Amino acid sequence: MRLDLIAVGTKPPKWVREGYNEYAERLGRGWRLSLTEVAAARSNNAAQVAEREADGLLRAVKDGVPCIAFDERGEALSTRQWAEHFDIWSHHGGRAALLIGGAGGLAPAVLQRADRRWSLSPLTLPHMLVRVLVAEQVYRAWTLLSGHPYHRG
Ligand SMILES: C[S@@+](CC[C@H](N)C(=O)[O-])C[C@H]1O[C@@H](n2cnc3c(N)ncnc32)[C@H](O)[C@@H]1O
Repeated sequence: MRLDLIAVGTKPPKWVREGYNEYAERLGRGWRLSLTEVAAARSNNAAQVAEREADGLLRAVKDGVPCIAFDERGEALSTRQWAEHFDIWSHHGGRAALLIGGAGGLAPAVLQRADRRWSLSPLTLPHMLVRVLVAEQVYRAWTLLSGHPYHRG
């Protein structure tokens, strides 16, 4: 299973790089989480920022690949539900894209392209922290599907 994490922001702080790598590198048995960083746009207008970043995000999504947009207003799924989706996609194409916006959020064009919107909580989280949380949940989902003892739920 290949998961393309496509995220706004090209200069993550050290703790984010380390946290992300910690989980991405633990994946095994044919699973890969690969990160594509999209440059953050600058403007005082949040909608304009999101629209400028949309092009870069959408260009990085491969055609025909299931696409999940992370959005605080999205569906709140359990880790087991994440794992069930990954399991289905791993048997149908073996690839999915996971999108994280920047300070201005995700533009309507990105949300329209997305097949699903997933929330991590109703809280607005900093986008760099979301990267680490997504990597941990992908790893947790993998452990669940592989019977690894990391996930005890
Ligand atoms: C600082 S947030 C953007 C907040 C923006 N004002 C909005 O309304 O979406 C940056 C990005 O992190 C992700 N994000 C932040 N909180 C989230 C949450 N609770 N669940 C899922 N994704 C979240 C989203 O991809 C969002 O575009």
